[in-house]
This record gives sequence, C-alpha cells and structure tokens, in this order.
Amino acid sequence: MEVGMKRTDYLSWDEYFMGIALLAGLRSKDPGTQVGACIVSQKNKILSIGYNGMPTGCSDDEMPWDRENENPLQTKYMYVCHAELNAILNNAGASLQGAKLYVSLFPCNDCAKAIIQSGIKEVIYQCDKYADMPPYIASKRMLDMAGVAYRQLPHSGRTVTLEL
Ligand SMILES: Nc1nc(=O)n([C@H]2C[C@H](O)[C@@H](COP(=O)(O)O)O2)cc1CO
Ligand SMILES: [Zn+2]
Repeated sequence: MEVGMKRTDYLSWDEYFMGIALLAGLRSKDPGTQVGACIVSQKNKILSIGYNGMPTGCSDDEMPWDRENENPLQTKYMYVCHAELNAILNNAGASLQGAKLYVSLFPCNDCAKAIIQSGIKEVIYQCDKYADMPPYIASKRMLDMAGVAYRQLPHSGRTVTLEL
C-alpha cells in the first residue's frame, strides 16, 4: 500500500529553539540590542523563555534605555535584566539540571554564573559580537572550568516569515 511521505523542510530542533529565542527577543523594548533565550530539557521540552527587559514593576517608560550618559544611573545597564537570567528565573519550578540554553547573543559573565549554578549544561548561541570584551572572556573561562559546553549555531540560511 502507498503511504504519504513526511515533509522534508521541517525545522531542525536547533532551528526551532533558536527561532523561539529570536521571536522572544522581539518582545524586548531595548532600542539597541534585542536578545531572546529559550531553555530546553535534554528531551527537547521547552522549560522557559526570556528576553532582555526591565525588572518586573520597573516601568519601561520611566527607566532609561541609553547606552551612555555622564550619570551612570541614567544608562540601561544599571537596570536591565538579561534574557538568559529572565529565562532562568522565569521557569515554572522545573529543575534546569542538564538543560540546554538557546540564546541569540553569547552570555555575559553574570549570566554565566547563573547558568552554571542552575545546572544548565550546554549553551547554544547565534552571535558573539562582544567576544573580545572582558565579560565574555571571563564568561568562557567560567563555563570551561565548570564543564558547561557552548557552541555557535551558524546561520542555516533559512528565513522564516510569520504572518501575524
Ligand atoms: N547575552 C546578553 N543578553 C542580554 O539580554 N543582553 C542585553 C542587555 C542589554 O539590554 C542589551 C545589550 O545592549 P547593547 O550594549 O548591545 O546596546 O542586551 C546582553 C547580552 C550580552 O551579554
Ligand atoms: Zn548577561
């Protein structure tokens, strides 16, 4: 008996989870860099999602979004919560032991600490545009020491258009 063939152009797991991270990043109010993160179990179940934004209760409209200001209290860096940290903290109580983190931008040193302490064992990232800066060198040093693997997911060349 003839059977239908399955689709062949479905998303790979890596494309799917990075796509979800990128979609989450579109929620960010940061005019400079929008980052998304998606945490996935070893069995490829989504455990949590996050994007960079102001802490809950801290108004997006009152907080500064500038990179630079003579007054450091008027820069976003004092306040913004990174996508990876939001994803780690937002998970609905599930253990993150052995989980994978998909993120559009390589984690900073502070997020690396949270990644290690939460039990995440692999980081899959798309972009590493700040690689030469000390926070990212420190991040890799800690991830290496703690046995957290990381790998870049190269652009697959696919573009996905969503009609909303
Ligand atoms: N891995 C990361 N996850 C993040 O969520 N972020 C956030 C913090 C800021 O809101 C923004 C970076 O701003 P900029 O310096 O590129 O204008 O992205 C930044 C990094 C880079 O370490
Ligand atoms: Zn960070």
